[in-house]
Amino acid sequence: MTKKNKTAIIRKEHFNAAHRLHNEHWSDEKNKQVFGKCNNPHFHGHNYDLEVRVVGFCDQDTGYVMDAKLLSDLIKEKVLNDFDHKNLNLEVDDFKTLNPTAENIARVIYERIRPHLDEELELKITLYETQRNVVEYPAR
Ligand SMILES: Nc1nc2c(c(=O)[nH]1)N=C([C@H](O)[C@H](O)COP(=O)(O)OP(=O)(O)OP(=O)(O)O)CN2
Ligand SMILES: [Zn+2]
Repeated sequence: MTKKNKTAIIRKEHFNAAHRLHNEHWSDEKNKQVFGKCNNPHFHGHNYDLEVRVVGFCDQDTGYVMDAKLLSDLIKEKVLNDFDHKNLNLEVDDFKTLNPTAENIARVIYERIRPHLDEELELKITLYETQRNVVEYPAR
């Protein structure tokens, strides 16, 4: 078999979380104007769908880019255990001073996973905040 192209392995996961979009440097009025219903002081929730995409060459011995079970365990340990059924603003340190937009959540997920992958593997995070609002990090 020739080893010409890289292969992508994609692990799909899911978590529920509450959040509030808010900029503490702005007035209540401006926050309401910019973030609308997402600025609700009582928070609101989403059913987030997550895709973690790892790209690399298949190992000749295993036929794996990486073991999907190891990837699943990594996502659980580094992301889902902290995010699932949590209030992101109040319970996750990353968002104490960072607005938990879909863009920022995707970047935080990337930064939590990246250090634990082999350097030659590429990583991309796709986060579905709603069925119609999707972000990718990094965008390439
Ligand atoms: N660039 C971004 N824009 C918005 C974000 C975000 O994270 N990044 N987030 C929100 C709100 O948190 C929320 O996601 C908005 O929900 P909603 O407007 O209800 O989204 P739907 O896709 O379900 O809405 P429809 O209007 O029914 O399509 C807002 N913007
Ligand atoms: Zn929201």
